[in-house]
Amino acid sequence: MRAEPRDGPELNWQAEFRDSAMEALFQRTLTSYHACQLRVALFVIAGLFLAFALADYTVLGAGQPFLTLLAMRLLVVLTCLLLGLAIWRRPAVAHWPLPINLACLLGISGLLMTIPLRPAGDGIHIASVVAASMALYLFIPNRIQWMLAANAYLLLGFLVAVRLWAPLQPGLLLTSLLLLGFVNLLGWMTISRIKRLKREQFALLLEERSANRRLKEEIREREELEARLRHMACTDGLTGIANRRHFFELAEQELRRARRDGTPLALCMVDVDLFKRLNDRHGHAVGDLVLSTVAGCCQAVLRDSDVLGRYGGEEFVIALPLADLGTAAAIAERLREKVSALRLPMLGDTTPLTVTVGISRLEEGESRLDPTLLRADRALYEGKARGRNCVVVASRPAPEIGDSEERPRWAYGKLTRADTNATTPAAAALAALPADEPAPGHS
Ligand SMILES: Nc1nc2c(ncn2[C@@H]2O[C@H](COP(=O)(O)OP(=O)(O)OP(=O)(O)O)[C@@H](O)[C@H]2O)c(=O)[nH]1
Repeated sequence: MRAEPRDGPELNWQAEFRDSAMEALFQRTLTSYHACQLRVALFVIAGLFLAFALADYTVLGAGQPFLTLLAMRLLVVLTCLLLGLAIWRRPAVAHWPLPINLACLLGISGLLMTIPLRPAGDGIHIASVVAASMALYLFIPNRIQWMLAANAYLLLGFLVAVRLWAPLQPGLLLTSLLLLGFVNLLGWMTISRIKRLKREQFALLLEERSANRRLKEEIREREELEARLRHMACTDGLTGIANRRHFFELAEQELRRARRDGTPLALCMVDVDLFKRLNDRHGHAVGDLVLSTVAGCCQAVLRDSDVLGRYGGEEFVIALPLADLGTAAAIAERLREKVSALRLPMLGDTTPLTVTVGISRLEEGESRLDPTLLRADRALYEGKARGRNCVVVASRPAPEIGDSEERPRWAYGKLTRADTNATTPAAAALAALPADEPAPGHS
């Protein structure tokens, strides 16, 4: 049968945690509080004990009994002060049973000694014993068993002392006993209740802290998961660059910026040449590796502000903010050269790796990327048709006039490739630019 879950922490009869590790933790967290409480208690007790010397003097005069009583009081006061100072210097002493109980023993003994030295049958002693008893329970932070032991010593000592030196009438003795019994019960119950409440509070605090920790951990995990999902939703799993959807999100932003600021924006379509053959010869895994390598080459020739994405299959797309066609052609040419210069061991010497690039720019009045992209795509396929491994720049779209179906809508720049007549492919690409296009401005 399963035990019913209990409310609150498990405590023993001393109102302490049954779990000793938990009790030790509780004690540790309260060390400075207990040290402060005990210090105050010791200084107050010392002060009171000394103050009663005045009463002794008025009752006894300056005779021998007074001096004995004063010496005893000074001993108790000195012990209290020394212990208070020790706790001041080292708060952990507040939890050592020996010095505290020694001070209690001395204090109680001192109090009991006032009975033979200042005998009075009027019940004045019972009042001081009651006050001492309450102080032992409520004023001095101690474990309950030590409180009970100290009070037992006080009670027995009181009974012996009054029996020997200050006999009480039977009625008064019984009243005193009942009173002391009640005070002990009250003190014990009160301190147990206080200790229990403190521990319940502490257990709740710990529970709250661990719930908070769990919550924070959960939030952190969720944030990580969200970031991972966001990253996965935007990234092409194979190459690690932006996927098609994310590319368009970023490129649209660049388009809006270009239209707002009146700055140029160029697009490049990059396609790996004869990739199907490469796949067929070397396998899909090698094909994947080649795609990642080409993506890396693209990243290497681009600036941070350029936008690169995988358009699909073996095709990549690049948006070049602030780049005119000349600049875009120079960047594309660098990419083409970089890829064709690669020597990938897994491809061997028989499979050359090259790319063809089609370039276009955002024309005045265009508010969407599609037409620019379409021109770049057509330039790319023009490059494929002319033998691949080249950069082709699309010229401006011809103005629409009447029978546009019959007129060539697109006039491509001259084919630029390593084996053309131009000195360098870049020079050839530049030569192919429309007359109004400025020369490349950045690299
Ligand atoms: N390894 C690999 N291959 C892919 C991936 N995506 C598409 N492909 C292959 O890429 C090849 C593209 O072939 P094609 O469109 O005929 O183009 P190509 O062979 O590069 O010829 P050209 O573009 O004319 O030079 C196809 O065989 C696809 O299966 C991919 O993620 N990994």
